Amino acid sequence: MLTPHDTPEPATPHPADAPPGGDPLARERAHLAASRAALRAMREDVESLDLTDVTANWVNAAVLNAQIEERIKSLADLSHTPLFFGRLDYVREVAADEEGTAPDGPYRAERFYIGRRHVHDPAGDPMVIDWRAPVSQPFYQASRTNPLDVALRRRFGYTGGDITAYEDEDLTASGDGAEATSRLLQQEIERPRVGPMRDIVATIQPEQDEIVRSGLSGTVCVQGGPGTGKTAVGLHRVAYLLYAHRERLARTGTLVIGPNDSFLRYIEQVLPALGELTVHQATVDSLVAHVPVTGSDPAPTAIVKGDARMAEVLRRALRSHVGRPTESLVVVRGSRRWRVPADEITTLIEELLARDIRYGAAREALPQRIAHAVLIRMEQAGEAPDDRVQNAVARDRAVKALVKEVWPPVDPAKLVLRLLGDADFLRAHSEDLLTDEERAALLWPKPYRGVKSARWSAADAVLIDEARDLVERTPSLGHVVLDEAQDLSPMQYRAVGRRCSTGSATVLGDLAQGTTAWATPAWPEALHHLGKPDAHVEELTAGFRVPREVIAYASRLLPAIAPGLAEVRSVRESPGSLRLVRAAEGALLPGLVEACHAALTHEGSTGLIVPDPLVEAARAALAEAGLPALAPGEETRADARLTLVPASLAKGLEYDYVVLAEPAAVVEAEPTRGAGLRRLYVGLTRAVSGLTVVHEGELPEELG
Ligand SMILES: Nc1ncnc2c1ncn2[C@@H]1O[C@H](COP(=O)(O)OP(=O)(O)OP(=O)(O)O)[C@@H](O)[C@H]1O
Repeated sequence: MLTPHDTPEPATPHPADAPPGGDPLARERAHLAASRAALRAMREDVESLDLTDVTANWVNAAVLNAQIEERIKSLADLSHTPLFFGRLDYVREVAADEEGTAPDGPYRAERFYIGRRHVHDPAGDPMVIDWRAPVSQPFYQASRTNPLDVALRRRFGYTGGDITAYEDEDLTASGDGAEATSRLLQQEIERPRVGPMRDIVATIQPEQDEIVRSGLSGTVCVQGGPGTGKTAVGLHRVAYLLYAHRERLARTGTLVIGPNDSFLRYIEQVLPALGELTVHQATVDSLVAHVPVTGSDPAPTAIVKGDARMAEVLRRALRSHVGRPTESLVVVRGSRRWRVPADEITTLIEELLARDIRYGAAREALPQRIAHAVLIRMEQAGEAPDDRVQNAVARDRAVKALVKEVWPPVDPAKLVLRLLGDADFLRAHSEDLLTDEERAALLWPKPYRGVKSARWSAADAVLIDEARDLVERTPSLGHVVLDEAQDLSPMQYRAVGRRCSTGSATVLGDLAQGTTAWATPAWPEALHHLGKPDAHVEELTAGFRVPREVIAYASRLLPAIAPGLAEVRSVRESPGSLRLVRAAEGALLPGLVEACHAALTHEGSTGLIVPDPLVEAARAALAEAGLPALAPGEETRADARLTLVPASLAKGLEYDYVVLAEPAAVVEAEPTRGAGLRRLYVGLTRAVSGLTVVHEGELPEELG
């Protein structure tokens, strides 16, 4: 049973010490004011820390100071982000320690306020509990069928920084079993979008919460249609993991990988708003940027370069550098000469190759193994050499020279340069792996002379990254979130996988939105390349962005682009609007300008999505009409609400109103019809409140 309560006007919060009276809203405001004061006191405590006597060492002092700065920042009270958004009244006292994590902590209460961060009063008792604490979880999961010991769930509505409404759910009330829909939740979902992506911490849904709180040790893969909250869930999961495993992840690090820089700019404020300031963001391209990328590949070439078989080609090519000695090794120590025959050294080399350790690690191990063979001879001759002698022998000039010859250092970029430029070398290491046609696709028309002069493509950089890892292990992070994963090639999955080889990952994607020529056909295959074949695949089906009518229209493409996938179930109540406008011949641009003008009469942001070849013409037309447009990822503001989005950059973004230009041209701008239709599906699913499709030519037949 939901009981909404509103006040017509925001009132001034009660000071913390004022008698709150009998009005529940006033009492909640008093708690908010008191919590704010407590947070201020927590910040002042940290600010007043005097470090002068704590450490004499300036390095330690600098580290401590940086940590304190961080802590002060994380204690900031952002006036527009409510300190708490919910309240739970349990049926009995439950325990929460200071951080709210220990089930049997010292603090016990029946009532908890749930917010973005933990706030305690001067006595150390919690005033607001972090949403990630176990005691907060029922806020997201409790239902009338399974109340989880909760009697009452209260959600707060805010205007600016003030509580202006609340809504109660009595979870003890017996009813018909149907769960009520929260009006505050609906309002939150339907709120117009301006500015960067925001957190959803107050309204995480049960199916999302389960993914957010899944443990650190497992990798989770989330398949979900447009607007089902995949990105939001991934970001909240990092925040949750940082809370639950703070020390471990502080050591090992966390990373969010997105498709391009504008997308990363769009999402970059979510984690700081949740108090997490240390999560890095990257694109796959930036992770593997070992060489400047100035070239590009035709699709057939990029497909072969991105194929997992290339990993084996590289491995073989690298190991082909390992030779066998033809003469015995002679080490001179003082007046004695020690001889190790060539076949014995060959055996040592074979043993190292069989162990399949990194090329560089094996190269470092070989001198020690040779020295060991020399030491055995010394002992047999009655000497008693110790470790120092072994180390000295390992560094002996003759040993070093031999190792350099039989296990030479290899530069990963040069290895790839040779594979792509030397047909014989490529054939020798791919004979049974690739076809002649595939080899022809790989080879540069004209070999480059060196690493610096080569025009490397994005796929080449991934090959170099693989080669680097074969030489020296890539350090692994504790957790990686991979968004828009469906677009990665197998070799790119491997590049991401080695960055979480000893950690875990959250893989987010939608098979229907794959727009690369090598897009993921099925998740198990992708997870195999990532090195996480045991990951759970979860599905999100409720859509929080796209209005029903619009998603139904876009979903007409599904049979053609992803036959197995079901249409997203929109949870938006406002119907939204879908308009199809046929422009007169030659009048596409004026039609777009008019549609943008109309969209801008509404509150919120407008995105004009155009086929890439049309971007400049559209920009000029908008400028001429006095409508300056932002670039994707640039923050929309109240006075700058229109963004011009090339269709190729629309992925992951959203706007209140979308004007989409010439669907057929969006499709045609891609190398294959499948990729083109999926690109169109992405464009058609960016709108929160309304979509206007303006076309001059025929619509693609798949839109029926
Ligand atoms: N539980 C929720 N409460 C309120 N809003 C939500 C919730 N879940 C998602 N949203 C909102 O829905 C919109 C879409 O979310 P998000 O971008 O994470 O979806 P997505 O699945 O990554 O979409 P796409 O596949 O199109 O990139 C965002 O504005 C997000 O804030």
